[in-house]
Amino acid sequence: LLLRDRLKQKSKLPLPPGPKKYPFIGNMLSIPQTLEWETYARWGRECSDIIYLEGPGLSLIVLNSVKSVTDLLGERSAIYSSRPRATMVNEFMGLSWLMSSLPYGKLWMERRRIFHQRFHPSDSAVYRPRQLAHVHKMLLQLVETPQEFMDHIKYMNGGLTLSLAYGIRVLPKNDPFITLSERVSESLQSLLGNPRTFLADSIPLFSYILEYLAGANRMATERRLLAARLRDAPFAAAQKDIADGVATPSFVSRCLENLVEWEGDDKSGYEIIKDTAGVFFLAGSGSTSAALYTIILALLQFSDVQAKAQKELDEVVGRDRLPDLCDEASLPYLSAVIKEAFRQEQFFFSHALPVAPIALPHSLTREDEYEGYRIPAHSIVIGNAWAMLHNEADYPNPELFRPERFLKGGKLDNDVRDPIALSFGFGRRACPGSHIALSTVWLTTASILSAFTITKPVDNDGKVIEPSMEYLSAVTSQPLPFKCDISPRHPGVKGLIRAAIDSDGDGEGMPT
Ligand code: HEM
Repeated sequence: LLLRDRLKQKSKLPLPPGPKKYPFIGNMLSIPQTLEWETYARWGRECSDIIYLEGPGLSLIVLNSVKSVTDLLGERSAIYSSRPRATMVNEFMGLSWLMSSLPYGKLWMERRRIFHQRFHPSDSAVYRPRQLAHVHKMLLQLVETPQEFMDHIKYMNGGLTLSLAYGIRVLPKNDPFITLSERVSESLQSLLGNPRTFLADSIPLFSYILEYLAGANRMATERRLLAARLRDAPFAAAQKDIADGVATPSFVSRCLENLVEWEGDDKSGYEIIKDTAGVFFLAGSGSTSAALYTIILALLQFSDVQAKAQKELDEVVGRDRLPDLCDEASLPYLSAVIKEAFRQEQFFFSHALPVAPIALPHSLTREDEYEGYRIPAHSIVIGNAWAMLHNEADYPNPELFRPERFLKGGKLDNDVRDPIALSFGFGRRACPGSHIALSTVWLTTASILSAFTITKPVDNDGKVIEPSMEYLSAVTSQPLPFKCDISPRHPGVKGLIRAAIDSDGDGEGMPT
């Protein structure tokens, strides 16, 4: 098969450089087991920003620079936008319906199109009231049980995505849908972002064996049932609310109203809506919480940054109200803090994992040529965001947490490369929910900073408890649970939050 592939190749150009290969096994022994983005970045510095690794039936291309990512995953996205086959995810976990796993083609396009139609960045009026309502409820929980801040943030994002996707109102505690998405997400975490997940698929025989094993494996059966429940149960609940006339507007309700406009039969329309709502719910909550945990950790570590952001908030927003999304343009320092947290997430915690250090792997549908190199068809292509956010030329002294690097004359400096543009993936597969994620992250950070002070706790002996700074290694990585004290900045905080909650209703046009 390898010989056949070699004979089929059209171009005689050399492959991109990479580490030393051995006969038959290629680079199998040198593909890093952990922190692969650091090793890829080092290889990039040592030989070329585009790196090639191979194993039996496997071609892996790593792009370490903004230029190569823009040229290939951006400009040539018509051929660089598929996903590698992932038997482990599709068969073992029953997640072949997930938009993020689908190969480039009709099924993916249908789902991606309705996602954009119903959650267009210009439609912020659809989701803004609910963002406000969920953030304000979370602030009240922070007043009451600040030590559970990680749970409150997780619950807020789960509740917001459930509400936007299905119009479902989350239960005050232990909501079964949120628990379900957490369970599926936990199993998926360690698989999806890791290129080794796709190794088994490089040899057809292995993937057939895996498929067979998945059919017979008890754990795989349980995971598949969970994934099916995640796709079906909230959708069925939304349909019931619509039938009972108690539904609040949501992605599902708006799509079902327009089902008649769908091309194809009703059944395929239902499947597309169900799949897209499911990926919205699963992909939307965990990653946004992960970003917020990191921002809180950064504010905890850098108290001077926290104080400066609070001073700016006091000057612009004052203490008589809570921040709103329309304040964003007047708060450049806060925006710079969030940008630096996204960048630093990829750097400062260098032995920790950023939200998406190498995005998700893309796959190339036909052979290509770039800068004198041949890129084999079906290569797995990784955009190494971590390497780009380490780049000294763009971010001098990248090891320092310095929001000021994004500011000039008190305003955001548009000449500095925006780390956010590198944090949500590339080309046609770039994250379609980034605008919702970013506005939620901004509003939550601004509201927490305006209402609370975050400090390191002190133990019984009066010793400051430092956060471990350890991260969970996964596709959307996040800090391991850490402790901090979150206390109201002034006596009026609780009253302000209650007033905001009363004026929000539930963000769905109903009183709470
Ligand atoms: C801070 C939060 C988030 C981060 C850092 C993030 C990051 C990413 C990245 C890196 C990708 C892979 C892009 C690529 O393949 O090049 C992705 C894909 C995706 N994200 Fe996000 N994301 C976040 C929040 C969200 C939210 C809130 C939603 C939904 C509302 C969402 C929905 C998706 C979907 C559906 C895909 C798959 C796209 C496809 O394969 O076509 N994400 N995200």
